[in-house]
Amino acid sequence: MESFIQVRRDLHKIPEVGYQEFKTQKYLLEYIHTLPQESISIKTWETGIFVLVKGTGDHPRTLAYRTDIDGLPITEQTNLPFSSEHPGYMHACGHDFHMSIALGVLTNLSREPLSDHILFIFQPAEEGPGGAARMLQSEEMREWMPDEIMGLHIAPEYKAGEIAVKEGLLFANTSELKIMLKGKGGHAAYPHKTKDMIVAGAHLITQLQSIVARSIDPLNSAVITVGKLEAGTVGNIIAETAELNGTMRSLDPEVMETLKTRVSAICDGIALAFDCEVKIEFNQPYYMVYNDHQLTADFMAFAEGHSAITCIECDKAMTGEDFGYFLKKIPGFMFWLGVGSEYGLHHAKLNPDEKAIDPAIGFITDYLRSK
Ligand SMILES: CC(=O)N[C@@H](CCC[C@H](N)C(=O)O)C(=O)O
Repeated sequence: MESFIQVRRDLHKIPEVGYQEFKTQKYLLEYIHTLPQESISIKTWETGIFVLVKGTGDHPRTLAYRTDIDGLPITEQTNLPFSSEHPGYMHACGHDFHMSIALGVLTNLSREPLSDHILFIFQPAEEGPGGAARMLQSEEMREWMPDEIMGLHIAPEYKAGEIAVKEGLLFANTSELKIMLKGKGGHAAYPHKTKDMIVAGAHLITQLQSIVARSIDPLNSAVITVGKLEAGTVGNIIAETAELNGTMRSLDPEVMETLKTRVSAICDGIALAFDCEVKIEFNQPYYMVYNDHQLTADFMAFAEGHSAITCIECDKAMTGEDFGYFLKKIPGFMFWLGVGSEYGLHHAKLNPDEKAIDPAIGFITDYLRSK
């Protein structure tokens, strides 16, 4: 079997963020056009692509395989010879792996179609602002609506050759969080004539951390992370504005409502305490990833009998994935693919083990053939 490691390296060099994946789409299309065309139909959607491999059976079902295609705004620090050629951007969430595996499976099935149709979905903007929900509404998707769907995500904590999955809830509900503070700037030596948004922002961040600790049942789970804070210009000017960007996670959709209520209440308190304006935006909610029980159990039974893979039953995670929107509408599942990296997802030194790529292609092809 041919190797898709070079494809992964090519894609790794050209990370692009959501809906800017122009070079990525071009690379994918050029590759897809090298495959036997008799059995495939291709449709582009924004920077994404749908590819249908037509089934040979009399009554084909449509099974879908989804990969995300976007990168992250992170400056790569791996020093790999095929490092990102886009300064400030990196495939730090493994979507280069996801795409090369999808291309590998597509290659196999375009050469030897199955009795069922197989729809490959190359989805933009998983990291934000979200491509799955919009793709689901598209005409192309409505025409080729699958009966089942599957997808994977790389997992640095498992070794190459391992997969991990569970029935039911796998990933959390998420919502992005943006808070804008406006006070009054001025000279560092005259704080009493200003409303300092660095001090207000610092209090706000500390108080936000109390929500999970004190407003959520410890037997439930939630996360509030502020990943970006922007305020101020130089050391002797008091900051007039501050902006916080973060993400909130919960396993239970009701807990997400509690998080939003508490964030709003704390922001009202900060506005009062620091005599400033506070505006909140809850953006881009992602629906939880909930794996179909029967399809996941069947998949695990198949994986347990496969020589290339060790299958582990994992716990749920607070990761978000807009694949959850596909699963809300179409029965299916997502699984973790082990890639053994010392550094985790969203880290500038993430270096997934490429030994995972080719066996995963063989394994997924065999799984689809077994259906
Ligand atoms: C697998 C993964 O890392 N997904 C991202 C999804 C981002 C969701 C959204 N844009 C947010 O930040 O809330 C994750 O951060 O879990």
